[in-house]
Amino acid sequence: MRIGVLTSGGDCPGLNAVIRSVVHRAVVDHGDDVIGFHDGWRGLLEADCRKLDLDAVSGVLATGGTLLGSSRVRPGQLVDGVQRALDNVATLGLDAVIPIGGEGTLKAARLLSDAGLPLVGVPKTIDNDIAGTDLTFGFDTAVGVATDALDRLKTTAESHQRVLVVEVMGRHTGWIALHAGLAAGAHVVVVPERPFDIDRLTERVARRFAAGERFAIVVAAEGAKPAAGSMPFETGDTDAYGHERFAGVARQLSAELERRLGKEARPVILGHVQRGGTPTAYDRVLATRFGWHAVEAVHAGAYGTMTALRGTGIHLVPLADATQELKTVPAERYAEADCVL
Ligand SMILES: Nc1ncnc2c1ncn2[C@@H]1O[C@H](COP(=O)(O)OP(=O)(O)OP(=O)(O)O)[C@@H](O)[C@H]1O
Ligand SMILES: O=P(O)(O)OC[C@H]1O[C@](O)(CO)[C@@H](O)[C@@H]1O
Ligand SMILES: [Mg+2]
Repeated sequence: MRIGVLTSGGDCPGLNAVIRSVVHRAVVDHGDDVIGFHDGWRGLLEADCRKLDLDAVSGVLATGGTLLGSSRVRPGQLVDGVQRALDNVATLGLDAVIPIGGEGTLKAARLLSDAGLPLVGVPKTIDNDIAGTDLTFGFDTAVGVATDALDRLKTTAESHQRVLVVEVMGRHTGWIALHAGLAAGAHVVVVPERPFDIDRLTERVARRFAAGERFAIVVAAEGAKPAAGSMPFETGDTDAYGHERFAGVARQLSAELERRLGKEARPVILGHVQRGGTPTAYDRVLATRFGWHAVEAVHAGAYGTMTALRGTGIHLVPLADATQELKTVPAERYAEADCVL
């Protein structure tokens, strides 16, 4: 067979491990050709690609980023380009495509699949917000980076008796904030799923100082917002790709806490450091397993699906199910964390 592969949306640690696994399973075990498209959907729309052999994926297992490049393409451009994508796949003689991406990429994959493109998706994102899979690769690495940062921030916060408000990624969901907050023993975690009550949050931090503690760490997912009307809060506009531009929850929350508590507060934005660098062993293993199963799904003709972790097994789920809604942090997961925060 001839199989195309691409990485689309924000990068995350483990993308190269998937590409490597696809090439090994397809080329070595099945005798297939693998064609890598450059910069995600852009490469497919412009037939910008190269053949991937074993040399191309040698030494990439532990590397961050994506050897194929990634990009965002305006959804309208992709919708208009469906026929071009189908034509390019036919001209290149491809039997199937394996797009590796987040929920946007998988929505685009569903669109192309419905239009007749044979494909099997692989879910990626540090945000861990894709429905249908227990976990996405990249999440474990991002949580590790954020936890390490929080551990470090505790010591400087304590030295200066400060409140540090640490903003982690998580545009729609608070998985990174919750897990890193739990792992590092943060004192408050705010997530997009639950608008926060600024009075309760302030009281909680004030109680800590009143009890003789010398610092506080608040973890905020970038998409977290206060309950409507409870404090002044700027929101951003929308970018060319339809994503909200954030106005900075850490900046605004730390200013409000400083004003209310009379304690020094500082915002810390971890940003893209959470997406860079070498994947953890867990993410390398999950990514490698996803790649293997994606190739098997292509050979089985199981198109219009996505690889997914369920328990410890890898399964295929219909793209239609995986793209219906995001996997948000359920109230009970937040409740479990609440007593130790
Ligand atoms: N609703 C949609 N319809 C068609 N194409 C879409 C849609 N949503 C996203 N896409 C395409 O998929 C690309 C990747 O989507 P997006 O930018 O949301 O990243 P992602 O795959 O969700 O990864 P992440 O959000 O984790 O960075 C977009 O740039 C766009 O080309
Ligand atoms: O790299 P960009 O385009 O700024 O995107 C950032 C977004 O991508 C993600 O890292 C992954 O979805 C989000 O957590 C974040 O909001
Ligand atoms: Mg997205």
